[in-house]
Amino acid sequence: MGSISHVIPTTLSLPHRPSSRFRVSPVPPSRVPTKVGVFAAEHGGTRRGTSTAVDFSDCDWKTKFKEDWEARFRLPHITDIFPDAPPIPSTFCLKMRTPIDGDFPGHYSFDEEWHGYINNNDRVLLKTIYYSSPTSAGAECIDPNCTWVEQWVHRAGPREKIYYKPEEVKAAIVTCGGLCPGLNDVIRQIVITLEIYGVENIVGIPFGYRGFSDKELTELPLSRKVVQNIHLSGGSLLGVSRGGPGVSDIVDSLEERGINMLFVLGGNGTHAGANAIHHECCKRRLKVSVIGVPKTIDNDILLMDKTFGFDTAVEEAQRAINSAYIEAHSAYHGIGLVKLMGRSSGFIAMHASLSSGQVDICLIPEVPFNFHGPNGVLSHLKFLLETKGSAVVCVAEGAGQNLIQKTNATDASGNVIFGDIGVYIQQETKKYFKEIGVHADVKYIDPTYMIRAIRANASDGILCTVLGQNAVHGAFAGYSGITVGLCNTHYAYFPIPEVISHPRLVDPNSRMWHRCLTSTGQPDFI
Ligand SMILES: Nc1ncnc2c1ncn2[C@@H]1O[C@H](COP(=O)(O)OP(=O)(O)O)[C@@H](O)[C@H]1O
Ligand SMILES: O=P(O)(O)OC[C@H]1O[C@](O)(COP(=O)(O)O)[C@@H](O)[C@@H]1O
Ligand SMILES: [Mg+2]
Repeated sequence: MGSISHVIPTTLSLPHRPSSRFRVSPVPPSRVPTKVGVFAAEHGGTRRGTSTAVDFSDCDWKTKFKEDWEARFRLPHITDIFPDAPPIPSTFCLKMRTPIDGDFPGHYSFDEEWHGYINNNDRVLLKTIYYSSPTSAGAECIDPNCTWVEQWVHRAGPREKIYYKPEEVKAAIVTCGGLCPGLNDVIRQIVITLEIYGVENIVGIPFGYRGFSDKELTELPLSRKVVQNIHLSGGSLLGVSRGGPGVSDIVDSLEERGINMLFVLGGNGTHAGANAIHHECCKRRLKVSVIGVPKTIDNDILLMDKTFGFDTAVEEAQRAINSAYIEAHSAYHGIGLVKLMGRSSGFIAMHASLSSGQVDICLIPEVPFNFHGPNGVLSHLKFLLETKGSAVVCVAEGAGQNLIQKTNATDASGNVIFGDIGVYIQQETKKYFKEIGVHADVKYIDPTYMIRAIRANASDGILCTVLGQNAVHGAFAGYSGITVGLCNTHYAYFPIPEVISHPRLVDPNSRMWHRCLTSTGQPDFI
């Protein structure tokens, strides 16, 4: 028999989603490129305030793109403001780290032979897949031909030369926004690493940025002894808050307290604040390093493999899903419903659904859906009860907000307060099945705050440890206005604006979302 010469179409059919022909990873609709030939040449879409559009009719566009990229990802350094700031040999050396004669001044522990430093020119490759076609699944293309262009970011780690004398450092740590598993692990590592450099003056600012202005709140002295066991519990030793003073007041406070290294643990909002603090320090010609460590359980920071606490959240979310499954499975026509965090990004819901393997319907903010009507979620639930006898729904808090009445309320940081999609689904489901005269036993589980408050699991513990250490290395290296993240399993420094220009979203055309759909077997509800 001759070989079959045509390709048999795959029978795996995934819900159709409109896709633009040349896509970069998900961008808010207002920033999707519109002009043919001028393409949003950026990982994650075009950026505000900078010119990144590239004219692909220019035969030199690739060189120009690379130059623009290098400029964009250049790390701000204190020598930008103080060109004559003298570097000194690093005091970070694991071979000989005990201070000679007890005191550091004049007695730094150098080891010229140690080769554990990062060269400033070391880079990490941001994108590792070569997409041969813009139609390849999940393709993130720069130009219409999906040309291969290397996108490098700076490698994190200890440098041979440092820009601060440890005895002149007053370091402060602040944790802002909502809780996230691993905050204590990061605080702990920052303190431990600072001490290894020889820093003795380390403080914690209580309750986020608020701690800079509230006179009733006093800074907490930190040392290895204080932080030794804090990672054994969740939350933040320092406390967290939303809202707080303006940037100018925060920098006044930094000046008053004599802080010259500030480690800021927080999400998008916190990092916007950290970047503004960095700029204000530059404006006032203060030699201060402001270093961010991305903290968000939602995993919505751009360019990073994942943020700390996310793995732990997914693991814990699975437990809630399993309970929902047991409840649903044990009841006659049971429906288990779990709401998970995810303001604008459905990463926790998607990953928890995937890992549990018990979810029939996963709803995330990035993917619109009908709830009522012939193609809606309710019809599918009816189908599931008829065919399987039970069903499990996992919904991200930001999903289906168009179905709920807007409150227009915001929290102290200006984040929109959402209506409860879980309660909506619970009530509407009960109503629907009552109306059609079919028995349904709906059990709603909201584990959101339970998930956020637990301690980090082993994998997040390691991530936090490395991030904390690299934050300190970045500060001593003289960088400011940067943050640290995991990038293709390597650790990298990023200028803050590059990672917070918009929240990172689940790409509905990505392999991961398609894998989730394959696993749940849900239709597209459109
Ligand atoms: N655009 C911004 N500029 C300066 N500070 C901000 C900005 N957005 C938020 N903040 C501050 O950052 C802190 C945390 O922000 P929030 O959005 O609550 O959490 P997260 O950092 O986790 O996103 C708050 O104290 C808030 O006042
Ligand atoms: O009740 P809070 O503290 O406002 O927190 C709720 C929010 O916290 C989050 O878990 C994470 O938000 P942040 O990254 O801003 O801390 C969101 O998913 C959720 O909407
Ligand atoms: Mg936020």
